[in-house]
Amino acid sequence: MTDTLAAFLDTLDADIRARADWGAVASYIPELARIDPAQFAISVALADGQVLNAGDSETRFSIQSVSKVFSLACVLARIGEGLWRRVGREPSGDRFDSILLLEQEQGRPRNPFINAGALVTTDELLAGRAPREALSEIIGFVRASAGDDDIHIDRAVAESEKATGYRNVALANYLKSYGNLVNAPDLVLGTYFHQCAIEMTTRQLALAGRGIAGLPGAPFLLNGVKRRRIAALMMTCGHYDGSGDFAFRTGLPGKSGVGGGILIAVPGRASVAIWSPGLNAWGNSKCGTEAAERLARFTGWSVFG
Ligand SMILES: NC(=O)CC[C@H](N)C(=O)O
Repeated sequence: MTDTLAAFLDTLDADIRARADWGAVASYIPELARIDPAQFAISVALADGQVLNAGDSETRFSIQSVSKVFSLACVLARIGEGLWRRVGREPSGDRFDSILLLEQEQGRPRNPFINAGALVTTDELLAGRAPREALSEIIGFVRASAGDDDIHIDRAVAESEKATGYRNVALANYLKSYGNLVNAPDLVLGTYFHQCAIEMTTRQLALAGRGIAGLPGAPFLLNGVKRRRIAALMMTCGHYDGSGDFAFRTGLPGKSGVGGGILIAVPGRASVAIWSPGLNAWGNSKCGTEAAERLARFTGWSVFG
């Protein structure tokens, strides 16, 4: 299986590069707008400990909203279920940065993976501490999960988003007006922009996802209930208003980021990281989604049997 999977990943990489229909990089964060869209990488961490890689799997990219999986895991692991009083568990059917439902639903975001919900999650993680402490908790969690200390925050990306992230500023202030932010909006936003600016290779990200996929030997294993809940939210909300399409095409829980990354948990079998910075209309990686669909079809991996 491993040999044929390794050969498949090489073919996949070659096919994606040959078609060269990459999609457009995110332009609202100036530092991301400069990235060459013509890049692709895939890494698969298997239950037996092997990691298979193809493409640009040693290139670091901005994980952006994939970080929401790790901030949620930190909150659930350390603080617990109180978060659900402040954030829901339903798909929103709206864009990742939408403000629409927040007014209708009195400032309680639909789920922790849209921006509004992630800001509340980060607020919960801050819990009156300095942003530096919350950030070192998230990055410490990511490093421990990956078994790799060479994972860092790209400060230029964080500053770039801070300079232009007007919609997130609006969301944070709106949440605060409903009493659903404890800390000052500025502190929450600063922490959130820095967590989104964590940069990793697909190899590091696949390794970091092992705990959520429940792989044996993962350095940091969440308990079964939390793991399954995080994966359920990835499946239903991890690709925003494109979540149904991703679930339909892959049958797997995945979380995307506007940097073009996707983390996929194949429970008990594999943790997969894919990166291609060009995006589709929903703001999810265009070639990354295609690669995920082809991988699911090739392996037969699906949570639906
Ligand atoms: N979809 C994303 O990856 C969005 C993350 C980005 N930092 C934002 O808040 O807009």
